[in-house]
Amino acid sequence: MVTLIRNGQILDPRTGRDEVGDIWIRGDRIIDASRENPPLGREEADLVIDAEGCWVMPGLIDLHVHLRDPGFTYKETLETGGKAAVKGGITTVCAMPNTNPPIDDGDKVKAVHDRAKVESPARVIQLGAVTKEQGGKSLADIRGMAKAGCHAISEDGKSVVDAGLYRQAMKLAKEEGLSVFAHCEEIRLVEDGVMNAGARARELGLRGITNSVEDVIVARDILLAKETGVKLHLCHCSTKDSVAMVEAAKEAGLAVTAEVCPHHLILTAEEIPEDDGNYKMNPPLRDREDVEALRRGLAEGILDAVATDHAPHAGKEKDCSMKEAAFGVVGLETSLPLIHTELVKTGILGRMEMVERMSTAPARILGLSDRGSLTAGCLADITIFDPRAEGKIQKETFVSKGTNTPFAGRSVQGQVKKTLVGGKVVYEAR
Ligand SMILES: NC(=O)N[C@@H](CC(=O)O)C(=O)O
Ligand SMILES: [Zn+2]
Ligand SMILES: [Zn+2]
Repeated sequence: MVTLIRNGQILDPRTGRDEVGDIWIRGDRIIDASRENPPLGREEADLVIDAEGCWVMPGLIDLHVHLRDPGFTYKETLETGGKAAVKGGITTVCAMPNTNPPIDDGDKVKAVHDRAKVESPARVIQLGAVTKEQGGKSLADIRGMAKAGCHAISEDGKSVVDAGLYRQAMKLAKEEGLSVFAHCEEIRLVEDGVMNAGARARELGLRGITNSVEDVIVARDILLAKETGVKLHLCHCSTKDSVAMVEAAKEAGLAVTAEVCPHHLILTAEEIPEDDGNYKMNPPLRDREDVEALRRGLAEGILDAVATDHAPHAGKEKDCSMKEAAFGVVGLETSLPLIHTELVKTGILGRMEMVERMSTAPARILGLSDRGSLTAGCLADITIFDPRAEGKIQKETFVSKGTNTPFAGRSVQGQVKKTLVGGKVVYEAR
Protein backbone atom coordinates (compact mmCIF):
# COMPACT_ATOMS: atom_id res chain seq x y z
CA MET A 1 0.00 0.00 0.00
CA VAL A 2 1.37 3.39 -1.03
CA THR A 3 -0.04 6.61 0.36
CA LEU A 4 0.72 10.14 -0.75
CA ILE A 5 0.08 13.16 1.49
CA ARG A 6 0.05 16.12 -0.87
CA ASN A 7 0.71 19.81 -0.57
CA GLY A 8 0.91 20.10 3.19
CA GLN A 9 3.18 22.39 5.17
CA ILE A 10 5.81 19.84 6.20
CA LEU A 11 7.19 20.49 9.68
CA ASP A 12 10.09 18.29 10.71
CA PRO A 13 12.08 19.60 13.67
CA ARG A 14 14.75 16.91 13.33
CA THR A 15 15.87 18.26 9.95
CA GLY A 16 14.46 21.77 10.18
CA ARG A 17 12.33 21.11 7.09
CA ASP A 18 9.56 23.71 6.89
CA GLU A 19 8.10 23.86 3.38
CA VAL A 20 5.11 22.93 1.29
CA GLY A 21 5.65 19.42 0.04
CA ASP A 22 4.58 15.81 -0.23
CA ILE A 23 5.13 12.79 1.98
CA TRP A 24 5.14 9.29 0.48
CA ILE A 25 4.43 6.21 2.56
CA ARG A 26 4.94 2.56 1.69
CA GLY A 27 3.57 0.05 4.18
CA ASP A 28 4.20 1.44 7.64
CA ARG A 29 7.19 3.66 6.79
CA ILE A 30 7.92 7.01 5.20
CA ILE A 31 9.94 6.57 2.01
CA ASP A 32 12.59 8.70 0.40
CA ALA A 33 10.95 11.04 -2.07
CA SER A 34 11.00 14.62 -3.21
CA ARG A 35 8.73 16.55 -5.53
CA GLU A 36 11.34 16.19 -8.26
CA ASN A 37 11.80 12.50 -7.56
CA PRO A 38 8.45 10.90 -6.71
CA PRO A 39 8.60 7.11 -6.34
CA LEU A 40 5.45 6.66 -8.42
CA GLY A 41 3.07 8.75 -10.44
CA ARG A 42 0.39 10.40 -8.35
CA GLU A 43 -2.28 8.25 -10.03
CA GLU A 44 -0.50 5.13 -8.89
CA ALA A 45 -0.75 5.82 -5.15
CA ASP A 46 -3.39 3.69 -3.42
CA LEU A 47 -4.47 6.65 -1.31
CA VAL A 48 -3.93 10.37 -1.90
CA ILE A 49 -4.54 12.73 1.02
CA ASP A 50 -4.87 16.40 0.20
CA ALA A 51 -3.22 18.39 3.00
CA GLU A 52 -3.38 21.82 1.41
CA GLY A 53 -3.25 24.53 4.08
CA CYS A 54 -2.58 21.97 6.81
CA TRP A 55 0.52 21.24 8.85
CA VAL A 56 1.94 17.77 8.32
CA MET A 57 3.92 16.78 11.36
CA PRO A 58 5.42 13.68 12.92
CA GLY A 59 2.80 12.05 15.13
CA LEU A 60 2.75 13.55 18.60
CA ILE A 61 4.23 11.53 21.47
CA ASP A 62 2.74 11.96 24.91
CA LEU A 63 5.14 10.98 27.67
CA HIS A 64 2.51 10.97 30.41
CA VAL A 65 -0.92 9.39 30.14
CA HIS A 66 -3.17 7.41 32.46
CA LEU A 67 -5.09 4.76 30.54
CA ARG A 68 -6.49 3.20 33.76
CA ASP A 69 -6.40 -0.27 32.25
CA PRO A 70 -6.41 -2.77 33.94
CA GLY A 71 -8.53 -2.14 36.98
CA PHE A 72 -10.05 1.31 36.57
CA THR A 73 -11.75 0.73 33.24
CA TYR A 74 -14.80 2.71 34.36
CA LYS A 75 -12.49 5.76 33.99
CA GLU A 76 -10.74 4.79 30.71
CA THR A 77 -9.58 1.76 28.72
CA LEU A 78 -6.80 1.03 26.27
CA GLU A 79 -9.42 1.45 23.56
CA THR A 80 -11.06 4.71 24.68
CA GLY A 81 -7.74 6.24 25.72
CA GLY A 82 -6.15 5.18 22.44
CA LYS A 83 -9.04 6.70 20.48
CA ALA A 84 -8.79 9.93 22.44
CA ALA A 85 -5.05 10.05 21.72
CA VAL A 86 -5.31 9.74 17.95
CA LYS A 87 -8.19 12.23 17.93
CA GLY A 88 -5.75 14.62 19.59
CA GLY A 89 -3.04 13.88 16.99
CA ILE A 90 -1.09 11.74 19.46
CA THR A 91 0.26 8.51 17.97
CA THR A 92 2.33 7.15 20.87
CA VAL A 93 1.46 7.35 24.56
CA CYS A 94 3.42 6.36 27.63
CA ALA A 95 0.95 4.72 29.99
CA MET A 96 1.59 5.24 33.68
CA PRO A 97 1.60 2.12 35.87
CA ASN A 98 -0.81 3.26 38.62
CA THR A 99 -3.48 0.82 37.49
CA ASN A 100 -5.10 -1.94 39.53
CA PRO A 101 -3.03 -3.98 39.99
CA PRO A 102 -0.11 -1.61 39.41
CA ILE A 103 2.18 -2.66 36.55
CA ASP A 104 5.14 -3.98 38.50
CA ASP A 105 6.47 -7.00 36.61
CA GLY A 106 7.41 -8.05 33.09
CA ASP A 107 4.29 -10.14 32.49
CA LYS A 108 2.01 -7.21 33.32
CA VAL A 109 3.93 -4.93 30.92
CA LYS A 110 3.70 -7.58 28.21
CA ALA A 111 -0.02 -8.10 28.79
CA VAL A 112 -0.75 -4.40 28.22
CA HIS A 113 1.50 -4.27 25.15
CA ASP A 114 -0.18 -7.34 23.64
CA ARG A 115 -3.68 -6.02 24.28
CA ALA A 116 -2.86 -2.49 23.15
CA LYS A 117 -1.77 -3.76 19.73
CA VAL A 118 -5.31 -5.01 19.23
CA GLU A 119 -7.38 -2.55 21.24
CA SER A 120 -5.68 0.85 20.92
CA PRO A 121 -5.31 2.79 17.66
CA ALA A 122 -2.38 4.65 19.26
CA ARG A 123 0.89 2.94 20.09
CA VAL A 124 1.21 2.30 23.82
CA ILE A 125 4.44 2.12 25.79
CA GLN A 126 3.65 0.77 29.23
CA LEU A 127 5.91 2.22 31.93
CA GLY A 128 6.77 0.07 34.93
CA ALA A 129 6.34 0.92 38.59
CA VAL A 130 9.43 1.58 40.72
CA THR A 131 8.25 -0.43 43.72
CA LYS A 132 6.19 -3.59 44.09
CA GLU A 133 2.49 -2.73 44.01
CA GLN A 134 3.64 0.91 44.21
CA GLY A 135 3.83 0.19 47.90
CA GLY A 136 7.14 1.97 48.46
CA LYS A 137 8.63 -0.95 50.40
CA SER A 138 10.55 -3.12 47.93
CA LEU A 139 11.63 -2.86 44.32
CA ALA A 140 9.40 -3.91 41.44
CA ASP A 141 10.64 -6.44 38.85
CA ILE A 142 12.67 -3.76 37.08
CA ARG A 143 14.76 -6.20 35.01
CA GLY A 144 11.71 -8.12 33.86
CA MET A 145 9.90 -4.95 32.89
CA ALA A 146 12.96 -3.71 30.99
CA LYS A 147 12.96 -6.95 28.98
CA ALA A 148 9.27 -6.44 28.24
CA GLY A 149 10.07 -3.03 26.75
CA CYS A 150 8.84 -0.59 29.41
CA HIS A 151 11.43 2.10 28.40
CA ALA A 152 11.12 3.82 31.79
CA ILE A 153 10.03 3.26 35.35
CA SER A 154 7.84 5.64 37.30
CA GLU A 155 6.00 5.67 40.61
CA ASP A 156 3.65 8.32 39.18
CA GLY A 157 0.80 9.25 41.46
CA LYS A 158 3.35 9.57 44.25
CA SER A 159 7.07 9.84 44.98
CA VAL A 160 9.14 7.01 46.39
CA VAL A 161 9.55 8.32 49.94
CA ASP A 162 12.51 6.08 50.83
CA ALA A 163 15.51 7.75 49.16
CA GLY A 164 17.63 4.66 49.74
CA LEU A 165 15.22 2.43 47.88
CA TYR A 166 14.86 5.01 45.12
CA ARG A 167 18.63 5.19 44.69
CA GLN A 168 18.75 1.39 44.36
CA ALA A 169 16.01 1.58 41.70
CA MET A 170 17.96 4.25 39.82
CA LYS A 171 21.10 2.10 39.79
CA LEU A 172 19.16 -0.84 38.44
CA ALA A 173 17.37 1.34 35.88
CA LYS A 174 20.70 2.68 34.68
CA GLU A 175 22.06 -0.86 34.27
CA GLU A 176 18.99 -1.81 32.26
CA GLY A 177 19.08 1.33 30.11
CA LEU A 178 15.79 2.63 31.50
CA SER A 179 14.94 6.22 32.43
CA VAL A 180 13.23 7.18 35.65
CA PHE A 181 10.13 9.36 35.23
CA ALA A 182 9.70 11.23 38.49
CA HIS A 183 6.50 12.47 40.09
CA CYS A 184 7.86 14.99 42.60
CA GLU A 185 5.75 15.43 45.71
CA GLU A 186 6.90 15.41 49.33
CA ILE A 187 3.76 13.89 50.77
CA ARG A 188 4.69 14.92 54.31
CA LEU A 189 4.43 18.57 53.25
CA VAL A 190 1.01 18.27 51.59
CA GLU A 191 -1.05 18.56 54.80
CA ASP A 192 -4.32 17.72 53.06
CA GLY A 193 -3.93 20.55 50.54
CA VAL A 194 -6.21 20.36 47.51
CA MET A 195 -5.14 23.41 45.46
CA ASN A 196 -2.24 25.85 45.26
CA ALA A 197 -1.50 27.60 48.55
CA GLY A 198 -2.25 31.31 48.34
CA ALA A 199 -4.92 33.98 48.18
CA ARG A 200 -7.38 32.02 46.03
CA ALA A 201 -7.25 28.98 48.34
CA ARG A 202 -7.97 31.26 51.30
CA GLU A 203 -10.89 32.88 49.47
CA LEU A 204 -12.35 29.49 48.66
CA GLY A 205 -11.69 28.20 52.17
CA LEU A 206 -9.50 25.35 50.89
CA ARG A 207 -6.21 23.99 52.19
CA GLY A 208 -3.15 24.85 50.11
CA ILE A 209 -0.29 22.93 48.49
CA THR A 210 2.92 24.98 48.58
CA ASN A 211 5.58 25.00 45.87
CA SER A 212 8.01 23.34 48.27
CA VAL A 213 5.96 20.12 48.06
CA GLU A 214 7.31 19.75 44.52
CA ASP A 215 10.60 21.58 44.80
CA VAL A 216 12.24 19.57 47.58
CA ILE A 217 11.72 16.30 45.71
CA VAL A 218 12.90 17.80 42.40
CA ALA A 219 16.10 18.76 44.21
CA ARG A 220 16.45 15.32 45.82
CA ASP A 221 15.82 13.45 42.60
CA ILE A 222 18.28 15.54 40.58
CA LEU A 223 20.95 14.90 43.21
CA LEU A 224 20.23 11.17 43.18
CA ALA A 225 20.39 11.15 39.38
CA LYS A 226 23.72 12.96 39.55
CA GLU A 227 25.07 10.30 41.89
CA THR A 228 23.71 7.27 40.00
CA GLY A 229 24.05 8.61 36.46
CA VAL A 230 20.52 7.47 35.59
CA LYS A 231 18.49 9.37 33.00
CA LEU A 232 15.95 11.34 35.00
CA HIS A 233 12.78 12.76 33.50
CA LEU A 234 10.78 15.14 35.69
CA CYS A 235 7.03 14.80 35.26
CA HIS A 236 4.51 17.66 35.27
CA CYS A 237 6.82 20.50 36.40
CA SER A 238 4.70 23.30 37.82
CA THR A 239 6.93 25.72 39.74
CA LYS A 240 9.47 28.41 38.87
CA ASP A 241 12.05 26.76 41.11
CA SER A 242 11.62 23.45 39.28
CA VAL A 243 12.49 25.28 36.08
CA ALA A 244 15.52 26.87 37.72
CA MET A 245 16.72 23.50 39.05
CA VAL A 246 16.28 21.79 35.67
CA GLU A 247 18.24 24.62 34.07
CA ALA A 248 21.04 24.23 36.60
CA ALA A 249 21.08 20.44 36.16
CA LYS A 250 21.39 20.81 32.41
CA GLU A 251 24.14 23.38 32.74
CA ALA A 252 25.97 20.87 34.94
CA GLY A 253 25.68 18.34 32.13
CA LEU A 254 23.32 15.94 33.91
CA ALA A 255 21.01 13.62 31.99
CA VAL A 256 17.90 15.43 33.21
CA THR A 257 14.84 16.19 31.09
CA ALA A 258 11.49 17.67 32.02
CA GLU A 259 7.92 17.95 30.86
CA VAL A 260 5.18 20.50 31.41
CA CYS A 261 1.42 20.08 30.99
CA PRO A 262 -0.94 22.30 29.00
CA HIS A 263 -3.00 23.21 32.07
CA HIS A 264 0.06 24.42 33.98
CA LEU A 265 1.13 26.52 30.99
CA ILE A 266 -2.27 28.14 30.50
CA LEU A 267 -4.17 28.49 33.79
CA THR A 268 -3.35 30.04 37.15
CA ALA A 269 -4.82 29.32 40.57
CA GLU A 270 -6.31 32.84 40.57
CA GLU A 271 -8.48 31.87 37.61
CA ILE A 272 -10.23 29.03 39.43
CA PRO A 273 -13.79 30.40 39.36
CA GLU A 274 -15.29 28.38 42.18
CA ASP A 275 -14.75 25.31 44.33
CA ASP A 276 -15.03 22.91 41.38
CA GLY A 277 -13.31 19.51 41.36
CA ASN A 278 -12.57 19.85 37.64
CA TYR A 279 -9.84 22.35 38.56
CA LYS A 280 -8.14 19.88 40.88
CA MET A 281 -4.98 18.17 39.73
CA ASN A 282 -1.60 17.22 41.06
CA PRO A 283 0.50 19.32 41.02
CA PRO A 284 -2.06 22.12 41.26
CA LEU A 285 -2.51 25.20 39.07
CA ARG A 286 0.08 27.69 40.31
CA ASP A 287 0.68 31.46 40.41
CA ARG A 288 1.23 33.77 37.45
CA GLU A 289 5.00 33.93 38.05
CA ASP A 290 5.21 30.13 37.95
CA VAL A 291 3.25 30.06 34.68
CA GLU A 292 5.56 32.70 33.22
CA ALA A 293 8.61 30.64 34.24
CA LEU A 294 7.13 27.48 32.70
CA ARG A 295 6.41 29.30 29.43
CA ARG A 296 9.91 30.73 29.30
CA GLY A 297 11.34 27.33 30.21
CA LEU A 298 9.44 25.62 27.40
CA ALA A 299 10.31 28.29 24.85
CA GLU A 300 14.01 28.08 25.75
CA GLY A 301 14.04 24.29 25.78
CA ILE A 302 14.86 24.04 29.49
CA LEU A 303 11.61 22.13 29.68
CA ASP A 304 11.93 19.58 26.89
CA ALA A 305 8.42 18.38 26.27
CA VAL A 306 4.70 19.01 26.59
CA ALA A 307 2.93 16.01 28.12
CA THR A 308 -0.74 15.91 29.02
CA ASP A 309 -0.82 13.87 32.26
CA HIS A 310 -4.22 12.79 30.88
CA ALA A 311 -5.92 11.66 34.09
CA PRO A 312 -9.53 10.63 33.41
CA HIS A 313 -11.95 10.10 36.28
CA ALA A 314 -15.68 9.39 36.43
CA GLY A 315 -18.12 12.31 36.67
CA LYS A 316 -19.04 11.61 40.27
CA GLU A 317 -15.35 11.70 41.24
CA LYS A 318 -14.92 15.21 39.80
CA ASP A 319 -18.23 17.07 39.78
CA CYS A 320 -17.94 17.99 43.45
CA SER A 321 -15.93 20.14 45.85
CA MET A 322 -12.16 20.10 45.51
CA LYS A 323 -12.11 18.62 49.02
CA GLU A 324 -13.76 15.42 47.79
CA ALA A 325 -12.63 15.28 44.16
CA ALA A 326 -9.91 13.02 42.79
CA PHE A 327 -6.74 14.70 41.48
CA GLY A 328 -6.36 14.89 37.70
CA VAL A 329 -7.67 16.34 34.44
CA VAL A 330 -7.95 14.92 30.92
CA GLY A 331 -5.76 16.25 28.12
CA LEU A 332 -5.39 13.98 25.09
CA GLU A 333 -8.08 15.59 22.96
CA THR A 334 -7.33 19.19 23.89
CA SER A 335 -3.54 19.45 24.16
CA LEU A 336 -2.64 20.35 20.57
CA PRO A 337 -5.39 22.94 19.93
CA LEU A 338 -4.71 24.53 23.34
CA ILE A 339 -0.94 24.75 22.86
CA HIS A 340 -1.44 26.06 19.33
CA THR A 341 -3.94 28.69 20.47
CA GLU A 342 -2.34 29.80 23.72
CA LEU A 343 1.38 29.51 22.93
CA VAL A 344 1.89 29.51 19.15
CA LYS A 345 -0.78 32.02 18.11
CA THR A 346 0.41 34.30 20.92
CA GLY A 347 4.02 34.16 19.71
CA ILE A 348 5.45 32.45 22.79
CA LEU A 349 6.43 29.31 20.86
CA GLY A 350 7.20 28.89 17.16
CA ARG A 351 5.23 26.24 15.28
CA MET A 352 8.39 24.22 14.73
CA GLU A 353 9.20 24.43 18.45
CA MET A 354 5.69 23.22 19.21
CA VAL A 355 6.21 20.11 17.08
CA GLU A 356 9.64 19.64 18.61
CA ARG A 357 8.29 19.74 22.18
CA MET A 358 5.34 17.47 21.35
CA SER A 359 6.97 14.88 19.11
CA THR A 360 10.69 15.08 18.40
CA ALA A 361 11.87 15.71 21.97
CA PRO A 362 9.63 13.00 23.47
CA ALA A 363 10.98 10.54 20.86
CA ARG A 364 14.52 11.47 21.85
CA ILE A 365 13.75 11.10 25.56
CA LEU A 366 12.38 7.61 24.90
CA GLY A 367 15.27 6.72 22.57
CA LEU A 368 12.93 6.12 19.61
CA SER A 369 14.98 7.06 16.57
CA ASP A 370 12.26 6.11 14.06
CA ARG A 371 9.62 8.43 15.52
CA GLY A 372 9.44 12.19 15.99
CA SER A 373 10.53 12.93 12.41
CA LEU A 374 9.25 12.71 8.84
CA THR A 375 12.52 11.52 7.31
CA ALA A 376 12.72 8.41 5.15
CA GLY A 377 12.74 5.22 7.18
CA CYS A 378 10.69 6.65 10.05
CA LEU A 379 7.41 5.06 11.02
CA ALA A 380 4.56 6.68 9.12
CA ASP A 381 2.99 8.07 12.32
CA ILE A 382 1.73 11.41 11.08
CA THR A 383 -0.57 14.17 12.31
CA ILE A 384 -2.33 16.43 9.83
CA PHE A 385 -3.44 19.61 11.57
CA ASP A 386 -5.45 22.52 10.19
CA PRO A 387 -4.26 25.64 12.02
CA ARG A 388 -7.09 27.74 10.58
CA ALA A 389 -10.06 25.78 11.94
CA GLU A 390 -12.06 27.59 14.64
CA GLY A 391 -13.54 25.48 17.39
CA LYS A 392 -14.61 25.17 20.96
CA ILE A 393 -13.71 22.60 23.58
CA GLN A 394 -16.87 20.61 24.15
CA LYS A 395 -16.88 17.69 26.56
CA GLU A 396 -19.87 16.24 24.72
CA THR A 397 -17.59 15.47 21.78
CA PHE A 398 -14.89 13.67 23.83
CA VAL A 399 -14.22 10.05 23.01
CA SER A 400 -12.32 9.62 26.28
CA LYS A 401 -14.48 8.28 29.09
CA GLY A 402 -13.21 11.21 31.14
CA THR A 403 -14.72 14.66 30.65
CA ASN A 404 -12.92 16.21 33.61
CA THR A 405 -11.42 19.28 31.98
CA PRO A 406 -11.07 22.86 33.22
CA PHE A 407 -11.16 24.03 29.59
CA ALA A 408 -14.80 23.26 28.74
CA GLY A 409 -16.37 25.98 26.59
CA ARG A 410 -13.02 27.55 25.69
CA SER A 411 -12.49 28.73 22.11
CA VAL A 412 -9.51 27.25 20.32
CA GLN A 413 -7.94 27.55 16.92
CA GLY A 414 -6.69 24.49 15.09
CA GLN A 415 -8.07 21.03 14.54
CA VAL A 416 -6.58 17.61 13.87
CA LYS A 417 -7.84 16.55 10.44
CA LYS A 418 -6.26 13.13 10.13
CA THR A 419 -3.97 10.94 12.16
CA LEU A 420 -1.94 8.10 10.70
CA VAL A 421 -0.28 5.32 12.66
CA GLY A 422 2.00 2.99 10.75
CA GLY A 423 0.71 4.39 7.47
CA LYS A 424 -2.96 3.72 8.28
CA VAL A 425 -5.50 6.47 8.79
CA VAL A 426 -6.70 5.84 12.36
CA TYR A 427 -8.56 9.11 12.87
CA GLU A 428 -10.37 11.41 10.51
CA ALA A 429 -12.26 14.56 11.53
CA ARG A 430 -15.89 14.57 10.53
N1 LIG B 1 -2.03 14.17 38.02
C1 LIG B 1 -3.05 13.85 38.77
O1 LIG B 1 -3.66 14.74 39.36
N2 LIG B 1 -3.48 12.58 38.91
C2 LIG B 1 -2.86 11.40 38.37
C3 LIG B 1 -1.64 10.99 39.14
C4 LIG B 1 -0.41 11.80 38.83
O2 LIG B 1 -0.13 12.12 37.67
O3 LIG B 1 0.36 12.10 39.74
C5 LIG B 1 -3.88 10.28 38.37
O4 LIG B 1 -3.49 9.10 38.25
O5 LIG B 1 -5.07 10.56 38.43
ZN1 LIG C 1 2.20 12.53 38.85
ZN1 LIG D 1 0.26 11.31 36.02
